[in-house]
Amino acid sequence: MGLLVEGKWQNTWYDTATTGGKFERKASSFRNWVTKDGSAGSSGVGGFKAEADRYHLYVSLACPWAHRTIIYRKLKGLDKLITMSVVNAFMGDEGWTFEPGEGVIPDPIHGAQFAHQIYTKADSHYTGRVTVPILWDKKTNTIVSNESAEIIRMFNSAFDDVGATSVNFLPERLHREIDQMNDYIYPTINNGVYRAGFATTQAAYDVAVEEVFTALDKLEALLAKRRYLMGSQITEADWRLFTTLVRFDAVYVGHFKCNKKRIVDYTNLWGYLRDLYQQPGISDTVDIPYIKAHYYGSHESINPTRIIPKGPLLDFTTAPQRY
Ligand SMILES: N[C@@H](CCC(=O)N[C@@H](CS)C(=O)NCC(=O)O)C(=O)O
Repeated sequence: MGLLVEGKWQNTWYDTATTGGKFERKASSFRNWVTKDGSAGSSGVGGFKAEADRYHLYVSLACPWAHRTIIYRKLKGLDKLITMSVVNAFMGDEGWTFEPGEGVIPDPIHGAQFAHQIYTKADSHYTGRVTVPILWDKKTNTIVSNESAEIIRMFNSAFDDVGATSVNFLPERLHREIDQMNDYIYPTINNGVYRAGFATTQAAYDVAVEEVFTALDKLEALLAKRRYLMGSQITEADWRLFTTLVRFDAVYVGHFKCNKKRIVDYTNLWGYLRDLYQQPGISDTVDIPYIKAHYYGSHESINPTRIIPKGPLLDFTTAPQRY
């Protein structure tokens, strides 16, 4: 694990020394938008028109942020329009790699060995972390975006005139409410589990873990009244929550010490998780052995033996009993 400084790879773990043991996630750096007509989006520059076979997505099957983009690619029928590569589950001294292994799909564009080479292809002086997902433009040879929250919004609508499925996970009438829900779930749950797991002081961990479970308790109550977060329709907020919930019992309970409860202990959240998992196409996007191999195998400071636990035995395929 490391980062690029002026285009050169440096091997360092997250710096929590300057933040009192707290893990702070840095903002993404490539923030352009693919749009229907190529005009600029709400950040970055224009020139990225939605076209078939122009864009390539780099993901890890372990990463909850990348998983959002894999789900959207699948549900929006973009697998016909946007090609995809998958990095190796193990993230070591060179960061994400394309070393042959379970689930790996090599890089057909650059034949890259390491994901950091994709960043330096886009910007030879890039400074920052090398994260997935990465949306690459084959036409102008650069990174469009490495921010999953924005990539899924592009995928939701930009390709609708060039063959995407018309399903809409961000209906205008719910836009504000979805933003508010995301703003609540991101720090407390999506990133909350990382804040607990990567904390290097008891105090930082204590705060983070309490926030995770306060938020889960709150959503458990909400889901007693609603099938999905916004009501009867699946929206963006659900897919963003899903990618954390589906990893929770297998990884975050043990590896990140979020162990006050498991998702299976929450009646509504557990049913809701299975309901989403059983939506057509979704199970294909979830690879629990790869996910476990990544977290337990890569985070040496948390799990120095790199031993991958056998359990838990999870079955996402039983009837959700939600409706
Ligand atoms: N804000 C980014 C975060 C992506 C992210 O942090 N990805 C992690 C994997 S889960 C990563 O690639 N980390 C490598 C690193 O930080 O060096 C997004 O949502 O797209």
